[in-house]
Parts: sequence; C-alpha cells; structure tokens
Amino acid sequence: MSTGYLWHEVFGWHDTGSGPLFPADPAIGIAPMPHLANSDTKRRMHELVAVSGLLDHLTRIEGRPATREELLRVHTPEHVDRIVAESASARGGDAGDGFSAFGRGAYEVAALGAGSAIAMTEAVVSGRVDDGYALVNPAGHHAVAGTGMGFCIFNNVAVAARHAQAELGVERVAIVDWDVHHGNGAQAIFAADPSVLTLSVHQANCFPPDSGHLHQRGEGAGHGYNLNVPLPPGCGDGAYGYLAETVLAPALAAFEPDLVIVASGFDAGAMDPLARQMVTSTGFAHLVDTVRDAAASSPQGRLVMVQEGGYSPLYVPFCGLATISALAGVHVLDDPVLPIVAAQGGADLLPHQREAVDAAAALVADLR
Ligand SMILES: O=C(CCC1CCCC1)NO
Ligand SMILES: [Zn+2]
Repeated sequence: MSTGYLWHEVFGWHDTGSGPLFPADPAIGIAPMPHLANSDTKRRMHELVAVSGLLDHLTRIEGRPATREELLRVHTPEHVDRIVAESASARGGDAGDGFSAFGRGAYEVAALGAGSAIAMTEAVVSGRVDDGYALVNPAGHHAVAGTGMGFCIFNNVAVAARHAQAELGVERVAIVDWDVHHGNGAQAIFAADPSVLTLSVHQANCFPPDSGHLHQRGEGAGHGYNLNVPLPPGCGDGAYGYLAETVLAPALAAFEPDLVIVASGFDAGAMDPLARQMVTSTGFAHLVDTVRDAAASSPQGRLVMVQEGGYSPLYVPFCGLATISALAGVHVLDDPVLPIVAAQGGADLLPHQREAVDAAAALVADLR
C-alpha cells in the first residue's frame, strides 16, 4: 500500500487579507485579528504530518499549476480572466462573492491548487500510488462555473474530475464532500451529468444560505445523481458513523465509481469556529475507512482526497493527521485533544439526527 501526499509551501502563503470575516472595527468592538480562514491552519497541518513522522510513510507527489484549458473544463473564461486580472493588481481582489478577498498572486496559488488535485489524481489513476491526499489551499468546493465564493476561487475537485474523464479514461466519478458547508459547486457543475455522483454531507443551512437541501437531486439525465445529507447542528461521531454506514457506503456501492474524490474539510470538527458540529479525529478516520473500503470494492475504484475547509488551528492538524494516517494505514501519534473534545459529549447518535440521515438514506435506492 502506498499513499501519495502533496503539499507546496506556497499554499501556506495564500493571502486571504483581513477579509470581511471579521475586519477590525473599533466602533463595534472588533480589534484587529487574523482572518479566520488564514492559511496558517493548513500549514500547521502539513507541519504536523512532517514532525509526527507520518510524512516518512508517504510518497511525495509534486504539484503543478492547472493550465487555462484545464480550468476551462469547469469555469467560464470570464471567471478565469477576472481572477487573473485582480490577482495581478497590488490590491488583490475577491473570488466573486465580496466575502472572499485575496492578495496579489492568488491566481498562481489557486491554479496550483487545482493543478495539484489533478496531479494527485494522475498519480492514483496511473497506479503510482494506491491513494493520496492533496493538502491544497485555497479550498474549492463552493466555486461554480462563473464565480468563486466562500473563500473558494477554482473548484479543485471538479477540475480534477473533468481531467480524469477527459485524459485518464475514467468514466464514473463520485465526489464525496464532508466539509461541513454544502458542496454547492460540484452540485451545480455536475447537476445534469449522470457520470458524476455528487454527495454532500453538511450542516443544514450553514453555508451557502438556502443551499444543500434534500430535494436537490440533480437535473434531467443527472436526476438522482446529486445527494444532499443536510444535518442538524450538534452532530458528532455517532451521527457521522451512522451516515457513513447508511448513506456513504451504499451510495458508492450502487454507483460503482471508477474514481472517488473526497472534498475533505475538517470544519465539522469539534473545535471549529465556522460551524456547530462535534466530529473528532476518530470520526474523520472512520469516514476515510468507509470510503476507502467502498472504493476498493469498485472494479476500478480509486480514492483521492483534496483539502477543503477547516479553521481550528489547534484541531485541524490532528484531524488531518488522523485522516491521512487512516488513508495510509499507519498510526504515528495519538490525538492529544481527543480526551478533551470527547469529554464534551456529542458522540451519541440522537433520534433527530438519525431521522435526518434516514431521510437521505432513503434516496440512495434511486442510484444505479
Ligand atoms: O469553509 C467554508 C467557508 C465557509 C464560510 C464562508 C463565509 C462564511 C462561512 N466552506 O466550506
Ligand atoms: Zn467549509
């Protein structure tokens, strides 16, 4: 078993500015503070992968910038051109929603993120490694064809999926998004396409607003190939373990993908400031075990994981370490925060959480 790993130092340099979340404003009592989505958290995750020794068990995969043509398989020329132009200015710009500031040079960083998702996908599909984790920045899962949003500039996972289909002989791709915010980007990009299953597990109505509903099933030929699992706040390892067993595993078994790409966010974590779930490092590792087993049971199943959100500088590194350890089948370090977050409760599956998961599980039967 060999697990690929991709990180580039420039991902730790992505400038999210002070951003509107939450800019200093003495008049309302906000003192200057780093942006909640600053790049340090992902750099800390990489450093823990290195310092813990896990890196010695992984196969390092080189990233590369996505070409314009590769980006245009998913995004409009207008979007790409706007990012290029704003990224070239000293002031930087915004991904598209006025909420996702970036500094000069962000185009190069974001193109490297999308190209790195491609590079990891190529390494897995070619058999150079059995599976792999691309720790990229910025995230991508909110970006749609014509704009970025929610701190996302290009949809890294969608660009990799389209590349796999166009260049690597992959036909059926499953995108499993367990970032705590709805994977609206893949849902929109692949809405009418039955060759790509898009499955998002997220806190209901967290972000984007009014997005990720159970009834959003895909359009036309793609109907039935989008599956949303909106969850109430307060879900922990019990709820996520239940949905892994009753939604993720059967949906992947029914779809039989040639490639599974996980949009891997850690903001469902128990210490994340941008949502209200309580997943621990153990819970994330269980999700990995589920999708890895599901991918292995598909005839050509392969598994690629691409970083999305996650904002706790303390806990994201340990959730990330547990995730990559589960992928590689190598344990190097216990999570020292686990006793604290586990003691705070939230692990048990509660009736209202079971109901929310069962509502989504009922829709798996339509998959074929
Ligand atoms: O982690 C994210 C970004 C969510 C934030 C974007 C604006 C407020 C919440 N998306 O997956
Ligand atoms: Zn998120």
